[in-house]
This record gives sequence, structure tokens and C-alpha cells, in this order.
Amino acid sequence: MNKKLVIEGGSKLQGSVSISGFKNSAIAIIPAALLAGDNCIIDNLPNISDVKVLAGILKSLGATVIDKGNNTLEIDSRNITSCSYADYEVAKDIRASYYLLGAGLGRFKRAVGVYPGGCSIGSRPIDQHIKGFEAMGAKVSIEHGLVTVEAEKLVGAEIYLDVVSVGATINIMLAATMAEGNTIIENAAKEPHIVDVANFLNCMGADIKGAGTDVIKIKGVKELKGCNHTVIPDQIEAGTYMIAAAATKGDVIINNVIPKHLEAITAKLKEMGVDVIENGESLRVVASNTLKSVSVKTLVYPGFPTDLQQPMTSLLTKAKGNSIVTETIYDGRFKYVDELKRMGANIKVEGRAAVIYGVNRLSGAKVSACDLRAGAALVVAGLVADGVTEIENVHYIDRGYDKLHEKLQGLGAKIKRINE
Ligand SMILES: CC(=O)N[C@H]1[C@@H](OP(=O)(O)OP(=O)(O)OC[C@H]2O[C@@H](n3ccc(=O)[nH]c3=O)[C@H](O)[C@@H]2O)O[C@H](CO)[C@@H](O)[C@@H]1O
Ligand SMILES: C=C(OP(=O)(O)O)C(=O)O
Repeated sequence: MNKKLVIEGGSKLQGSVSISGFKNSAIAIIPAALLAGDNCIIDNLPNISDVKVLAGILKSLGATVIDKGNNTLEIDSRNITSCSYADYEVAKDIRASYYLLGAGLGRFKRAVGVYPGGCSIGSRPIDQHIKGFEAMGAKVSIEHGLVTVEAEKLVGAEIYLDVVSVGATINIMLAATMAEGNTIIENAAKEPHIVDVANFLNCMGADIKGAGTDVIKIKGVKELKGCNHTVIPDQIEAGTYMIAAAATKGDVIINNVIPKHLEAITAKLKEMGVDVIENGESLRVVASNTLKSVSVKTLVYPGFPTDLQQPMTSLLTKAKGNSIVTETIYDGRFKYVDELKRMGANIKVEGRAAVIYGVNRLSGAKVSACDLRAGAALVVAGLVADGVTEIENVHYIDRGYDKLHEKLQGLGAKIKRINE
């Protein structure tokens, strides 16, 4: 089906919007539920395609997955007896299928899965995941597009990550939860969803300490039990609405957020002259002044998140003067810039840096999203552009934004979705 978003730019966003559960947390927690061999109830799940794909894979493995409504899934993994998913067509577009390797290894000492896909934003190896599994005694092989991990005995180990990796940190944590003895992950990632996943695992009976710091200690346990868990709010979705509010010179209250998780983006917006007012679990973003140019460097948490680099670049096209965006996490996350240029942006990319020369106006055009956050960047650009912008490849946006066009309509944007 050819799906499109059509935006008539120029409306200031106004009103309030509620943030959904965190994609990157939800898509780790669903595979983690496999470890329980029991019934888990997970709520505040975002209504996005990645969640549907993972819930579908768990079902295909034998789990009972019941949609309880109200963004809640009940996942009973008692009937899963092995973890092998080999359907390339189902798994190729998502990254988080890799968590089934760690969870399957933990519970069954063996898992087979499609080599992870996900956004095409540069090289995305899984060597640190493999290093962690091997340190715990597993053998790992990659053949015909499938990754097999298996261990006669899974034992705790000390693992120093060579690069700070969100995926490797969570995957090792999943496997180590049911390994014999203690595991220590050093140079661990500290992103909010690492803490959320650790809280979920601890609620199932795991013994994990230090999540949210760069040293995580896991004492292996023999079994886990089911539990109820509420996914934390989506840091990246919230940041995207903050950026969209600022770009349109709007006044938006963003509800259901954890302001601490948004400090890097809040600080950058304030530097640009935008007011960001915190009120409990809400942030109000008011952009009444001329936007100032700034430098942005993506970093691991608590730095500026790479997943907001693309929408932030769209915002900076509207700033006065020249801004610099440096991408330190991925080596290919500027592909979308050519689409922004179609809309009149003046951006020069040199390796890992982009210089954004502020322009007076963007103009609506037919453009195509090349990945999830590229899609978000084009939406932000479309909201401020003169005339009509048509965004193709909306399936990328559906991977990570819950009811995007409806939420934007609620803020006064002239946006519609066409499913042809
Ligand atoms: C499903 C999910 O949660 N995706 C997020 C996760 O991706 P993902 O888990 O893939 O990202 P990582 O944190 O692992 O990657 C960070 C950097 O480490 C490198 N690396 C990673 C693993 C490895 O084994 N070897 C290696 O060299 C990557 O190439 C990249 O340069 O964190 C990223 C960084 O916050 C986010 O952009 C993604 O939205
Ligand atoms: C890169 C992202 O997702 P994934 O790792 O799932 O491809 C993202 O959410 O921006």
C-alpha cells in the first residue's frame, strides 16, 4: 500500500499532546518477557509497527499474546519451548529482534534469529553482543543470514564493552539474568531504557544492580516469574514534538514525559532562545523569539541523542545564522539531508558534520523518508514550509511514532494521512 503524509505548512502548533510509551524500551521488554516462562502484563506500549512485529514473532514462537486494549499486552510465554525465528520478511525491517537472541540464550541456552535490520544509518555491527555472549560461554555463528547462539552452560563473566552500545548492554543483561554466577558489564550504556528494562527484569525476579551507570552487575537466578510493568514515556517522541513546537513558533504542552530524560534537548532549545518550562511530568515549549543558531553534537546518554539529530537539523534550517551538527554515533546518518535540500534547505555535509545555513523559508515538495527519524525530520520541515509537502515511505515513520498525524492534527497542524 502506498502511504503518504500530506502537510500544508505554516500553522503554529498549539495546545497539548500526550507522549506514548518508549519505542526503544517496549521493543526490548517484549522479547524480555520470553525469559519469564510465565504471564506478564505490559502497559503503556506505543501503537507502532515495531511492537506489532515483535509481538507477532513471540506468538509465532508459541506465546499467547492478548491485546487487552488501552495499550496493554498480556504475554504468556509458558508455551514457548525454543527460540528460533527465521522469517526474513517479518524481521528484516526491525533492529530489536536481536533481543530475542539474548532472551532465548538466557532461557533455553540456544536461540536462532534473523540478522538484525533496522534503520539504515551507517554501519551497525553486533560484535559487542557476540563478545558478551561468548564471554558467557556461548558459541555464536552467522550463516545464511541467521545468527545462532548456543551454550552448554551459560556462566557469568566480566565484560568490558569496546564501544558504548545500547543493544549490547541490554542483550548481555538479558542473557546474564539466567546465567550461572555473576556478570559485570563495564562501559555499559546508560540510556533511560536500559534502566526500564532492568526494572522489568528485576520485577520478574532478576538481580540487577547499577543500570543507569556504566557498571551493571547481574547475579544470575534460576528462574523468573511473571509481572506487570508500565513502559516509560518515549524520550525521542517527546523531543520530536518539542522540536516541532519550536520550529513552528508554537506554544505546546507536552504531557507524560520524564523531564530529566529530555535535559539535553531542553538545554539546546533554550540556547536557541526557546522557552521550555517544566511542570511535573509536563514540559511547555514556547517559541516566540528569533531562533539562534547553535552547535549540536550527538553523544551517548546523557548527551544529545542521535535519534533526534535528524529532526533537530530541520529545526536549525530556520535558525538565524550557521549551525553545526556533528554525528558521533553513526557514520551514515545524513542521507535525509538531500530531501531537505529539495525543500530549499542549505546544508553542507562533510563526513560526520553538517553545516546548516539558516534560510528564510522552506518550500513544500514531494519527498521520501529514508528511515524513521529522517521521516520525523521531513515532517518538521513540512510543518514550517510554504505550501504542500508530500512524504512517502511512511512505513518508516510508523516504526516509531504512535498516531503521529492525529497528534499533530490535535495541535492544529494541517496534516493528513493517505493510505492508497
Ligand atoms: C532498537 C534500539 O534501541 N535502537 C537504538 C539503539 O540502537 P543500537 O542498539 O543498534 O545502537 P548501539 O548503541 O548499539 O550503537 C552505538 C554505536 O556502537 C556501534 N556498535 C554497536 C554494537 C556493536 O556490537 N558494535 C558496535 O560497534 C554502532 O555501530 C554505533 O556506532 O541505540 C541507538 C543509540 O542510542 C539508537 O540510535 C537506536 O534507536
Ligand atoms: C535508529 C532507530 O531505530 P532502530 O535502532 O530500531 O532502527 C531509531 O529509533 O531512531
